[in-house]
Amino acid sequence: MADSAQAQTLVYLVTGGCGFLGEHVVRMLLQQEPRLRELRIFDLHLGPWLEELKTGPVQVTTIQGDVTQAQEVAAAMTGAHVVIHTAGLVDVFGRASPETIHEVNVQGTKNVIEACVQTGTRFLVYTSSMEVVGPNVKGHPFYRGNEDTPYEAVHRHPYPCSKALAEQLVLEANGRKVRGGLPLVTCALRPTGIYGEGHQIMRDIYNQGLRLGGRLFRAIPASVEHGRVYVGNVAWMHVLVARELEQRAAVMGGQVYFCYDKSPYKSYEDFNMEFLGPCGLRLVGTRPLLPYWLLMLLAALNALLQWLLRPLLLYAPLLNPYTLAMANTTFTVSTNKAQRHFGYKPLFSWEESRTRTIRWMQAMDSSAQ
Ligand SMILES: NC(=O)C1=CN([C@@H]2O[C@H](COP(=O)(O)OP(=O)(O)OC[C@H]3O[C@@H](n4cnc5c(N)ncnc54)[C@H](O)[C@@H]3O)[C@@H](O)[C@H]2O)C=CC1
Ligand SMILES: C[C@H](CCCC(C)(C)O)[C@H]1CC[C@H]2[C@@H]3[C@H](O)CC4=CC(=O)CC[C@]4(C)[C@H]3CC[C@]12C
Repeated sequence: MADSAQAQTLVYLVTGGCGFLGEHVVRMLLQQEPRLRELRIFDLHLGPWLEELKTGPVQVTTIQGDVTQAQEVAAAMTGAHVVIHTAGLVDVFGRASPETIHEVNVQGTKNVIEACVQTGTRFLVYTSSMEVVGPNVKGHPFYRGNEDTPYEAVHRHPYPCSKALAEQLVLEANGRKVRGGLPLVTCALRPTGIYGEGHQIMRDIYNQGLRLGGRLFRAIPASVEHGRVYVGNVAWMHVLVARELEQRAAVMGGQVYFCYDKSPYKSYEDFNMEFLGPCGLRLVGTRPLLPYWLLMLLAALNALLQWLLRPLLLYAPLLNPYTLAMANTTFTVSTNKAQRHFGYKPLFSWEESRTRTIRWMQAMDSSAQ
């Protein structure tokens, strides 16, 4: 707990505060950061749930804005002590153009950095992604690796390329002088695949299972491990980093940290079944039902259809060559860097993370009926 002299003095800004992760960061800050005086939530689309936050002891300010607009970002940041930059365009399905992804993820991040310098905001926490590392275009496995594990990080897809560039900008900005002459302290967090309450892809897969009569068909070998982390723990890590950056600037400034917890190592599909199973879905097959070459063909066909149909409609199925490669390449993390550098321990056990996610899915299901 903060001492009373420091109580309720800080102004935080969360970009993308209405997104899947952003909402958890916002709620976690309100619960776990006693020094908070004002919380600014900056997002392209503001959610109605924000209203309920405005009755608490912390001043909650909602700002509808666009990170690609430098002046909007600077205006929102004036007087903020800390910025947690989670806003981003998360698209691996071809919904947005590569230019738009770059504009939001890279230019948006540049705008946040420049706004820090201009306004004197000294602490910047950036939500990066495991995708900055891999899986790479060659499909090399990354098995229980840490932040120092050598890996050939080569990307072609616009999303990982944009996240890698943005992360680099954030790390290079560490130490720059901000208004008032003090140095900027930056840090990047790299979540693996996030799951939990509000996860849209989990919803999509659940609905797909319902359409298939309560079944999903195994496409990926169970031996391919895919790293996952609970959204509450990712949010907690952001809150802790933001809190510790000032005291531990020399250790944490310019560093990257994978986001991890005790979620088990499993394939993407087996992991999802931890939640979809209790909601009544079944994963058919102990081995993939279709050979990999056929899946690749279907994925390529989807990509072709997307391109052909683009003038008429947006066709963006879950399966495309990139998502297939992602799901079919082992990428798991085993590290304790966050614990060593700033004392991180997951706030939610695996059992709790699982229960919370199942409860959310079941509630979603019953409200749909
Ligand atoms: N979902 C996942 O598994 C992972 C996500 N991440 C990163 O975490 C961050 C949050 O991702 P999610 O919560 O999953 O995505 P999301 O799409 O739910 O949230 C992103 C938020 O950013 C906002 N946003 C988008 N463009 C904006 C703009 N131009 N100006 C202002 N706000 C804008 C959106 O309105 C949305 O509320 C992203 O930076 C993403 O790259 C990293 C690793 C894994
Ligand atoms: C949608 C994919 C699963 C498709 C299964 C198939 C091929 C059988 O239809 C998802 C598999 C891996 C996911 C990605 C991964 O968890 C890492 C990510 C990190 C991010 O920063 C953003 C999200 C994502 C790219 C995530 C997206 C869905 C998958 C590709």
